[in-house]
Amino acid sequence: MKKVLSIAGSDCSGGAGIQADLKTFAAHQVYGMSVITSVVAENTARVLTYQDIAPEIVQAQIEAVFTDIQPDAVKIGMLSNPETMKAVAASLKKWHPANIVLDPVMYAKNGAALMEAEAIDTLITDVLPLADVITPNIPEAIKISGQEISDLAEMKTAAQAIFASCHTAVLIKGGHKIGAATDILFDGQSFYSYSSDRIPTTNTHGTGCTFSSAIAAELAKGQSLNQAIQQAKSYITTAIRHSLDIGQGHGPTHHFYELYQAAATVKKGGFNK
Ligand SMILES: Nc1ncnc2c1ncn2[C@@H]1O[C@H](COP(=O)(O)OP(=O)(O)OP(=O)(O)O)[C@@H](O)[C@H]1O
Ligand SMILES: Cc1ncc(CO)c(N)n1
Repeated sequence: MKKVLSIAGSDCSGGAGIQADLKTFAAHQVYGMSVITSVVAENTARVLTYQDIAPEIVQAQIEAVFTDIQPDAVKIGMLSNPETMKAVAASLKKWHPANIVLDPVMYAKNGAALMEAEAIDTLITDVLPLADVITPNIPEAIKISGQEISDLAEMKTAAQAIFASCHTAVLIKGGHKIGAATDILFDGQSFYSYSSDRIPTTNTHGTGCTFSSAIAAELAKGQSLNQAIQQAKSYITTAIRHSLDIGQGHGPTHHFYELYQAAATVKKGGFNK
């Protein structure tokens, strides 16, 4: 069985963070592991507060995993401060795992900050270059690139600018745009786009976590980056279509092995180079 590690924050309401990641791994039938970076008191509507795990405990968790089990892929989510970022970066350099998917989490769906604003420089210089692909949403891509993004052409320009600074493939997610849900990948040479109709729902808590974990699970299974994103796009679209009306804010995505099977057989009509 393929093994996938998530290094991320905990969402006690179960829709995002480590909880979404482990549910996604289970649906993909890969063995999931978790290193917790921060404990977030949040729900579908708001973030109350969070406490970061001490960097040495983050590193010790990574050490515990890697001295025993070699992951086939690693998903990285919430890293709220420069010290946590440096600790994770040092561990990645020590163990150099394959297939690192990094979701540069900065805000929850309701706009609450999950990363300190001053940490952006450390994120760009110390962490992003270590990933195989990064998956910013539009507000995160604006912060990383320093460019405005209001349409597909600007998503492409921003992806090029981010690639130029970290030499990592960049997948900018269009979930925050109006119109079709179109994501753009720039791998340093070519652009690829992954598109689905926008599903009319506000139940989109944890969509980014689910998507990046699905990409990591597919990479662990040996798919190319492009294939992994195609499969993961089908999975997240299906998981949003079946999202749950739970809680008073943005309800969570749904995870089921049956969804994975349904997504895996969806015709790959939305993909074009
Ligand atoms: N309403 C929607 N209908 C269809 N696809 C969507 C919708 N909202 C988001 N997506 C897709 O879900 C994936 C995740 O993108 P999104 O921009 O929502 O991530 P995110 O903002 O990082 O999520 P979060 O921070 O809540 O975890 C992308 O493939 C995006 O296109
Ligand atoms: C712990 C955590 N990670 C990521 C997100 C982004 O959705 C969230 N809301 N909570």
